[in-house]
Amino acid sequence: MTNDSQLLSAIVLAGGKSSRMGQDKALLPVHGVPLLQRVCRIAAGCADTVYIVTPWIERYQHLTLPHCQFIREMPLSGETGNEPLNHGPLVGFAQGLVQVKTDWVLLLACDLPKLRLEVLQTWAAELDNVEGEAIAALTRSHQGWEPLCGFYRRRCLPQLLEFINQGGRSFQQWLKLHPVKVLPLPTPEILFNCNTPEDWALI
Ligand SMILES: Nc1nc2c(ncn2[C@@H]2O[C@H](COP(=O)(O)OP(=O)(O)OP(=O)(O)O)[C@@H](O)[C@H]2O)c(=O)[nH]1
Ligand SMILES: [Mg+2]
Repeated sequence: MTNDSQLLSAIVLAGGKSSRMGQDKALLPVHGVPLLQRVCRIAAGCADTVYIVTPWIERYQHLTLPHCQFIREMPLSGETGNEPLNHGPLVGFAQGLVQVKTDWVLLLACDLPKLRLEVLQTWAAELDNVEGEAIAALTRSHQGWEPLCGFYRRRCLPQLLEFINQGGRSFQQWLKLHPVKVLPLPTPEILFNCNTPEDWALI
């Protein structure tokens, strides 16, 4: 029998406004492949199940997404159901984490055109050695944690929901409250985010 706790799952967030890009980043072709499809393919290389959290599943259903399942993101109470939802990536992550069955989950933004499977695999191989108190294993820069390309323990869900229920929406503020393991970042370019038309032109 398979023990799910020994496997890894992934959550890919695809519910952002793409306001700086001016069009949906998830669908931008990079070397001919839509960005979301590219990130999901890499995620599926190290995770058994990839959950795509988005309020607009219909936009992405035509993509080739093996081992992926959609989770339809819902408005929080008090929010209108109008697209796009304004609650941000922390709430999207929480709605995905509710479905996760493995001890660790890899969280990824959909706008990481330079992501590399080998780096994720090297990190994933270290998860067994992360001290029990840590809720996450992430890289950090001078600006703080890199929350959207790293690993979280499923059991951080209650603390996360409590933070959100109290009005918290910031990954940085939430992560300050808990121990987090620092991951090495030998190749910082893998975290390059494609946020603007100028970023896209650079690829
Ligand atoms: N599911 C979900 N994902 C989100 C949400 N907000 C942002 N994201 C995702 O989080 C990642 C990083 O988002 P940003 O780079 O800040 O992008 P964005 O909000 O789409 O774009 P801007 O409007 O230009 O800030 C991307 O994968 C977004 O799709 C949200 O409310 N729900
Ligand atoms: Mg971004």
